[in-house]
Amino acid sequence: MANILLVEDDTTFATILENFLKKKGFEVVVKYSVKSGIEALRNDTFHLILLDYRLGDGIGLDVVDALRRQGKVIPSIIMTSFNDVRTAVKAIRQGVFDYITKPVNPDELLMVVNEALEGKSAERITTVSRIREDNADAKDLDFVEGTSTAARKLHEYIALVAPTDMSVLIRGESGTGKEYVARAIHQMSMRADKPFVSIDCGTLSKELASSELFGHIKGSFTGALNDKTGQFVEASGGTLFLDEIGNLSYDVQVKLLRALQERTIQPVGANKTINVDVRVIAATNEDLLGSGKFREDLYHRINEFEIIVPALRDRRGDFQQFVDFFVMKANNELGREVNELADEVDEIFNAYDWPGNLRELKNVIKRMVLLSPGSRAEASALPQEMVYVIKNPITITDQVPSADNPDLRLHSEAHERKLILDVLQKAKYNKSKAAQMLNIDRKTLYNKMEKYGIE
Ligand SMILES: Nc1ncnc2c1ncn2[C@@H]1O[C@H](COP(=O)(O)OP(=O)(O)OP(=O)(O)O)[C@@H](O)[C@H]1O
Repeated sequence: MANILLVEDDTTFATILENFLKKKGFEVVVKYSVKSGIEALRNDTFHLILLDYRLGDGIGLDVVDALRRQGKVIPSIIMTSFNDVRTAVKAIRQGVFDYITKPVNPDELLMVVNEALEGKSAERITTVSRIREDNADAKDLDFVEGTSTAARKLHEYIALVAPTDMSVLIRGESGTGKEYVARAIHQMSMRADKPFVSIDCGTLSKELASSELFGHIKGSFTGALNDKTGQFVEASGGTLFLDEIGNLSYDVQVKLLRALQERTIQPVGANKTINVDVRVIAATNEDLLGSGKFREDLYHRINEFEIIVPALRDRRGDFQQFVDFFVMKANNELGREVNELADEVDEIFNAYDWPGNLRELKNVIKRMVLLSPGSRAEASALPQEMVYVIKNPITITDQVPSADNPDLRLHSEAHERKLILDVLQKAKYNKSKAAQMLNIDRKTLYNKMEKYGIE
């Protein structure tokens, strides 16, 4: 029976979840803080972690970080408010399996929990994944190319750079499809019949990154019980995809630069070097040079050719194709027959700006299809707050006063919302403390948070 660690500081909600999951046959251990969650991980074995995003003493990702430092791989699911979707989508790259938005829908929760336990999602739960052309899963190959100007340019660049041996840096917001682009380049290259090895640098611990990339010799450090082949050697003749490359430590960056310049690597603890023939494709969603943590020489070495993957909001011409594709996929996976979207769903989809890009669209559609037993999907199957955001656009955006937009009431509401958000952040989301700082009572704060769509 699967053992689930639930970390949630809202005690009532935690109890509801605990009872629901127990009823579905899971064993559940509940912890109410980051600290006690980490402690539980040290003392017990879990198959899955269910984390609230904002906790009293930190955020859910702190638990994921601690897990990584312990060298453990356990799928984790983040439960997040709608306002934090962008961060949650990013979290997938930090080792999180998936996210669901609050208020949590029981069917959706069960679906995501089961997928995580079966390791079934399209997202990866391990640091490294490999595909070879001959055993590539069909799902890796079907995708939407798009016909918008941005999509055409993207595919033009892919086709241009694929047959060369240039290092490529793929940039783009989280969830835009950077890994898809990397795979497409590999598949169109001369290396297509050799391995494509994908490493998520965001999930590599600082201590183990060198050994993961370059391998190690038995006994070279505590825990090195056997010789290990690094991913550079695994990718021999093929392509190594370094996702979230900005997360590599300075030491590892030095070694990587050497590997790229000299085409040799040195496993940790070895005194000999090994020749390697690997094409490196890297991806990032941050400004590497601006971050001040990335070596400029390495930056230029990995950036022989740059591809920018457009945000979903900048390729609206492809939107309908993506919707149809994800609906079809979700129908197949969930045994549903949705073939029509209510007008309201279309309106909401069109008005929303999709900060989590394709990953968010795919998730929202999967949830919608799951909650639509018939052939038509209604807006009620969308996350409540998404509907709210679209229907109340003015109160939730931070408007700057101007002569063109002189509605004083709206301005003061927008400022009030911003102030509440700032104070909540300062108070680390402790609502009693925030209410005190704002000099209002808790109930008033709750009412205002509800009014402004703040969770
Ligand atoms: N062209 C496409 N057609 C269909 N689905 C796609 C396409 N591109 C991406 N996806 C889907 O969108 C999701 C996000 O894609 P991917 O993981 O490649 O994004 P990413 O930019 O690498 O994300 P991150 O910045 O978090 O690393 C995946 O679930 C993938 O299945």
